[in-house]
Amino acid sequence: MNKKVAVLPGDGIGPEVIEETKKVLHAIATKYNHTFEYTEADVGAIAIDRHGDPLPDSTLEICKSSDALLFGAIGDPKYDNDPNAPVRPEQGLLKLRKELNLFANLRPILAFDAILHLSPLKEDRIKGSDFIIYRELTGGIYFGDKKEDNGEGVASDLLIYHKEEIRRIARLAFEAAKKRRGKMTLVDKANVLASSRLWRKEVQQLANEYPEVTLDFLFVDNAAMQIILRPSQFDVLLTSNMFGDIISDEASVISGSLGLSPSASIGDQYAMFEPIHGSYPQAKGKNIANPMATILSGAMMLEHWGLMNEAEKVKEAINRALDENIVTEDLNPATPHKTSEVGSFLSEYILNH
Ligand SMILES: NC(=O)c1ccc[n+]([C@@H]2O[C@H](COP(=O)([O-])OP(=O)(O)OC[C@H]3O[C@@H](n4cnc5c(N)ncnc54)[C@H](O)[C@@H]3O)[C@@H](O)[C@H]2O)c1
Ligand SMILES: CC(C)[C@H](C(=O)O)[C@@H](O)C(=O)O
Ligand SMILES: [Mg+2]
Repeated sequence: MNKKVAVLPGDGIGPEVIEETKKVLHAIATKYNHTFEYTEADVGAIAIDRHGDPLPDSTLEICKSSDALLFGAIGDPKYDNDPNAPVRPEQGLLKLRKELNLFANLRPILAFDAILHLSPLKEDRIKGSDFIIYRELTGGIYFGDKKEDNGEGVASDLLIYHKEEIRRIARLAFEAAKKRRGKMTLVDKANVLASSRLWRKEVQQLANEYPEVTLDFLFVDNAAMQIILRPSQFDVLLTSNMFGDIISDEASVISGSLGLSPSASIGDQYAMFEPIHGSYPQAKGKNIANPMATILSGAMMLEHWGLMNEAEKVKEAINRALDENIVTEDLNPATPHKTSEVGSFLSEYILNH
């Protein structure tokens, strides 16, 4: 198979985790006789520095002419600490999602057997946890009209959803639940928010078309607790943009590290694969960040192309690395391996098994 990939390393640890992902994909390409062609482009703080724009047109063009996008991370403390910055790295990522209409963000959460004991949560609580969050990605409070503070101490963000935005991702989530364990939980705040009540109405209506899926509802505050208390109860969680952002970082604790949580951002035409973590600026250039979230995002890209054996091989390699403790310091502070060592171990494993 011949595929063109737009690679957007971004900021902070982005370039390092992308490098290891390319190493692993190269091993897959060699072993299974594929050609993956990469075109790199700037996004985020580095794109502001180089082009004065967090998502230059040239980057968007490269993305639109590729078969998929592989994204590292964006963000830099110089913007995080300056609320008055006129342009921000995050705008690059948000514009990319919007321009490519990547409305569904799939965030799988898995408790890996080999490292159950490393989680701050009790082993018997997290064992067997395997769920996926369907996070709406191009609507809601992220994209509603904003009013910045004009010096009078007032600012606002509009939270707005249209029923079509709810229905298109809900369908994908119902389809996923059908193929999985047949359970879907809508996470919302329908006891307070009108937009959440629209979510309930639309999702309840759609549920009639999926009799094999059991639908239930959780308020987001309760969901935040249940995810930690009894994560194995969940199969598919469907939620809006901001709730999905928050509960997915929380849920990554079940896997053992934010550095282990991948995602796929899907639209009608394009697909982007991105870890759920950020640019972890404290680790930039130190070769200590966990590359597995990005590598597993790469595996989701392979699945997206129907390369199931190849994706399975990447996951097998990850499981072997976890078994053998070939992991970075987030998972093994006492005797950590470097980012590049983890990538090399995985690619060697793939080539030899
Ligand atoms: N998709 C993205 O590009 C994305 C996502 C989240 C945050 N951000 C941006 O990243 C910057 C930093 O934000 P933050 O500190 O809140 O979130 P972050 O995800 O960068 O890091 C939070 C913490 O998670 C851990 N962590 C994250 N990635 C890791 C990895 N690969 N390996 C090991 N540990 C890892 C570290 O302990 C880190 O301190 C901000 O500018 C923010 O806007 C970008
Ligand atoms: C950087 C930020 C805009 C982004 C989001 O909130 O979607 C990030 O936190 C994520 O989870 O991908
Ligand atoms: Mg986030």
